[in-house]
Amino acid sequence: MKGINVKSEIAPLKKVILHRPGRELLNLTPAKLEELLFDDIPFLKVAQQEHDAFAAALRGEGVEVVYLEDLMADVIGADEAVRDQFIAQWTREANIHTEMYTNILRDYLLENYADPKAMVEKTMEGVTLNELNVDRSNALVDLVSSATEMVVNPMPNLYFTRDPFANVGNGVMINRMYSVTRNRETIYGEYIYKYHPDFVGTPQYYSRYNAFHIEGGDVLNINEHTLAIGISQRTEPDAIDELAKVIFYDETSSIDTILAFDIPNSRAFMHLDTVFTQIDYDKFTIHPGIMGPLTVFEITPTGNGKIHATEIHDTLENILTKYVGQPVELIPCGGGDRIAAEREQWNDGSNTLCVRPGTVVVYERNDVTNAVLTDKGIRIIQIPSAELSRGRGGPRCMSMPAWREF
Ligand SMILES: NC(=O)NCCC[C@H](N)C(=O)O
Repeated sequence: MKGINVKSEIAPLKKVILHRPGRELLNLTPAKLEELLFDDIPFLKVAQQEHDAFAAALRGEGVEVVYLEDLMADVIGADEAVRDQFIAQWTREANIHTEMYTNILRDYLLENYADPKAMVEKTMEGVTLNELNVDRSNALVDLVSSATEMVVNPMPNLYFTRDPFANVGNGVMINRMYSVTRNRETIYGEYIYKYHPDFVGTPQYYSRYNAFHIEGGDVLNINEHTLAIGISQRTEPDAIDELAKVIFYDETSSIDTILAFDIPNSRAFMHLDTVFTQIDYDKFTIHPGIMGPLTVFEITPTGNGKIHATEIHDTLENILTKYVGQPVELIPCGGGDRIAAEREQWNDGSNTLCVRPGTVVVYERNDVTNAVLTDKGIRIIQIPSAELSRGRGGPRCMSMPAWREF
């Protein structure tokens, strides 16, 4: 299956991009957790088992699972010039600015990671000073650094493939991320959509070189005409304006309305999909904590590349009912109990991945919310989540649909 087709949050999922957590998690240390956006250090072996269970659950539902690391390995394995260009960019964006270290890192990768997939995984894992075997008296900075210092930081958030790029309709947004650590992840998206035979030629509606940040966890495909986008810790309203001016007027896109949800700016609610996901034609999960302060805006095209934005003064149910085309029900995370809601939202109880209308993948640990979903007639596919959840993202965050049947 080539190309992109994502015009819904719930239509049968046919193909998805995942990343199996790898050795990048072994370079997380307590001192780096905040900078690298983790709250704890996952046990890699178990995180991988849980992730494999996630992939197996998706395959069991007829979904083709492809891995970001394999796609990227295809790209750099097919063309040495592209590989070398990637290594140079990866080095530059890892904040390596001296010619000496640029050369040392390039030689290190080329000499030790001849296999393209091993090289891709190494770029995700990060590099310590003592791996490089440099003469530390060649530079003052090396002499004063610890041998275990990371010369290149790991990218531990890569298993949240939802965020660095976002497939919309038949196109893609390559995002500019809020944080330095996650912005490096978007390099893989840039190369895959530019060079991979399954994705080359995909129209691009947002560039990682734009000035404003926007992340895929904030982008929900309500239908072929409507996107819901969070204004959040991770997504600036200016980025939504920029996207609107492109996507409304690109002939490959049918999007003509963006609903911007202004959610509270907090770590717990970092993206719209941490508090709100669609699970059936007429059902959404929602964290009750956002209901009070939620303001929704509508953005539409007015011609000549211009847009119009206006606040919608109505309840969330009424707004969704209008755009979904039928009355909707909002199912509260934690079943409405405040403590259960806060605990389970923290572990992504509202962050479900819909594989077809009424069937969702959820974290097993959120038993209060899961029981409520089952009561409402939703079929839940539970996956283990003791370690994966330490990265603060659930099944929707861990997946980027490439194809949904329409
Ligand atoms: N869509 C999502 O909410 N993704 C989860 C991202 C978690 C990651 N640790 C982050 O802070 O970016």
